[in-house]
Amino acid sequence: MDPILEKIQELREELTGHNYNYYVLDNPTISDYDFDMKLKELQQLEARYPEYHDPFSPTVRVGGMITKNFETLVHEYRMYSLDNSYSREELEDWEKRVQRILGGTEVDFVCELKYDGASISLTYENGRLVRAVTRGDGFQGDDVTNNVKTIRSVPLKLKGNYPEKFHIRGEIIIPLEGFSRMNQERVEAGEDPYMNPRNTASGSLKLQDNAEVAKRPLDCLLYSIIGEKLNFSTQFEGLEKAREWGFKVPPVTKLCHSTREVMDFIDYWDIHRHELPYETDGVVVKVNSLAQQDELGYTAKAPRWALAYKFKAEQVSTRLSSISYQVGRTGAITPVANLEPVLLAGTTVKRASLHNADQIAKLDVRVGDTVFVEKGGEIIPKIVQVDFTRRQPGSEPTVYITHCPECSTELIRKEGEAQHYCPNYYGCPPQITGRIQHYISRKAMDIEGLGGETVALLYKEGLIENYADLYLLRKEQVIPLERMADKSAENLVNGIAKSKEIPYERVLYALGIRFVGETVAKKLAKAYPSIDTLRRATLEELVAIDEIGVKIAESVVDFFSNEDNVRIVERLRSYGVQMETSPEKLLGQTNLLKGQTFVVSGVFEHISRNDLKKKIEDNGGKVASSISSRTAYVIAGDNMGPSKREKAEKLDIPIISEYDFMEILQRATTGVS
Ligand SMILES: NC(=O)c1ccc[n+]([C@@H]2O[C@H](COP(=O)([O-])OP(=O)(O)OC[C@H]3O[C@@H](n4cnc5c(N)ncnc54)[C@H](O)[C@@H]3O)[C@@H](O)[C@H]2O)c1
Ligand SMILES: [Zn+2]
Repeated sequence: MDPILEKIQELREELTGHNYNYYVLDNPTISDYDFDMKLKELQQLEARYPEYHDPFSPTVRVGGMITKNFETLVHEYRMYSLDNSYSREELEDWEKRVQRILGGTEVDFVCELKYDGASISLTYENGRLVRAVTRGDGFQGDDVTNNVKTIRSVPLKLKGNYPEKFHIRGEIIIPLEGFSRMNQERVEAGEDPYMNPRNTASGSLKLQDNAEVAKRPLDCLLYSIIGEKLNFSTQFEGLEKAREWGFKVPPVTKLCHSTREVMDFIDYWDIHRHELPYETDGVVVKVNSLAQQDELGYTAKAPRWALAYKFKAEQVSTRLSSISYQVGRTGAITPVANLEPVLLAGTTVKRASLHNADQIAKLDVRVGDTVFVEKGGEIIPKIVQVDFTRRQPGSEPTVYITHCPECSTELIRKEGEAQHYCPNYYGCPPQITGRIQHYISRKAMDIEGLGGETVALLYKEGLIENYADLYLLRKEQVIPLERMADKSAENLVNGIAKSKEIPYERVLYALGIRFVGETVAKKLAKAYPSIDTLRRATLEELVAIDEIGVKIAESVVDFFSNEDNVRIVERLRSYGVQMETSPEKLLGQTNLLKGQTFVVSGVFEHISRNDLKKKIEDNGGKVASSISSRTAYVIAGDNMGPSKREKAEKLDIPIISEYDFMEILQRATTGVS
């Protein structure tokens, strides 16, 4: 094969893989800059060798995809990407080209910030939000209307003088403050923090449970209106109108009459963007006149009337003074780079993440090295490169630790995992205290009067070694501790006693079984309403539960195959901690809908979708997201998607209203009692 074609195909394949990681998994593995450079390389090759043109190349297609978890809707107007550039010369070339195509008439530009989130298209009819669809592949996207309705800055009803029907496009983001609050809560609950606001915003939009979406601090910033019969003729006016109708349009936009002004805008925001409450990754320059935009039109992937000037992630160099190793509550080891403090993107940076042993080896980073630190998408800065020109002679390669820094046990590394682990589950101090801290945390046993520091202190004083020991604590033992008084000791002991009322599903989460987060714990408790039945469950049985994968199932089996764990669970039970779903709770539930699968679609008048789903599940039924021949009923509210309706009709599945459903339930209940 022609080596050029081989190279082209290699790049296409690689970029397609990155698109998948970025848009579908929300988990990119290379930086945006590296991605953009590879894309540019492919663009240049394709331009030089037009015989290898391919309509499916990542250069001519919007990178996103539709998922199968939502209804797919076709965009009335295509959603494009933007051409981007990191260089001012290219920006100037673009401006010249635009002026040339427009035959030398005067051109005004609008500068906007490029908000870093997930694209969304909202449709309004008669002033009401009727649809919210993701960009998807540009032609069609996911119907995420119910999720978007939970975002407070998205108006459900407009004010002022708006067109009868239009689409407005924008970006769903998570502001920095909300993001860090959310991560703080996760860390307190013993969960891994999210990597960056962009991927978290995009992932949140794709959640199935809109009650969960409502808890996320999402925001929506809008930037363009599309439709027929619009009552304005420029982009800048459009932004002003959108504000009047009630949309959140950031105030940082500027109408520029010259290239000079565009450059000034970029210069200013390249520095000051770190003062904004949300992340931006560049400036979007657009031709202001809509008539001129029409004249310029689109390429296969992007408008010719706009260009994104992207900021390069800020980099600084500093010295690596040491590497330390942290041990988490599950025993995972995380290497951390301690740096000479340096100012980066508006904050002082002292530490950077090094991820794992492979990363250290790949960078060949050594103590004493001068390193380049970057704040990319991630909130914790990372070391991107060593400045080898400044390496001190005689420096030694970093040797990864072989033993736990806290308990000296030899570390293990499981096949296929990047992280090293300390296997000393019961003897390693940070694992012991970490587990107890998780047990008492708010989303777990929520023990009032007891905090993380006190746990560490109680452990240090030899009063507790595991969470079961908490229930043996007496007031007199606690009073002598530092900063403890009679009252606080009493609160602590009472708080612990009160935790015996915490329901079984939360106890299950509190146990701290690896990979068993809140949601998984609920699922397990539902499938196995007592710890005894769960303990006897086999790997195959566990995997058969909806959304329980092999990794989780293995971890549950592992947990109960350890005798120490079983002993502690038995002790908890003997102290009165809930080890099964309480009978009162079961009473409120029935098995009336057992064996029946429901699909819930649309918006309901008297019950929220989630309450409806809960009612189904509480009565033994199952809820599925898509219609199949196994669906018993489709419960339809307002705005049920047309394709869902069509499918139900084709498969002859009864479509019922919320009232019909209640009646079925009532009839069945009275029939039984
Ligand atoms: N790291 C990776 O693995 C990876 C993979 C795929 C894509 N990416 C990144 O994503 C980029 C491609 O994504 P893309 O197609 O969404 O392009 P883009 O993010 O570069 O630009 C297009 C998007 O910008 C958004 N936008 C924000 N503010 C805007 C404004 N004021 N006006 C208009 N649009 C605005 C829109 O949602 C639009 O869809 C790549 O260039 C790369 O940087 C990275
Ligand atoms: Zn250890």
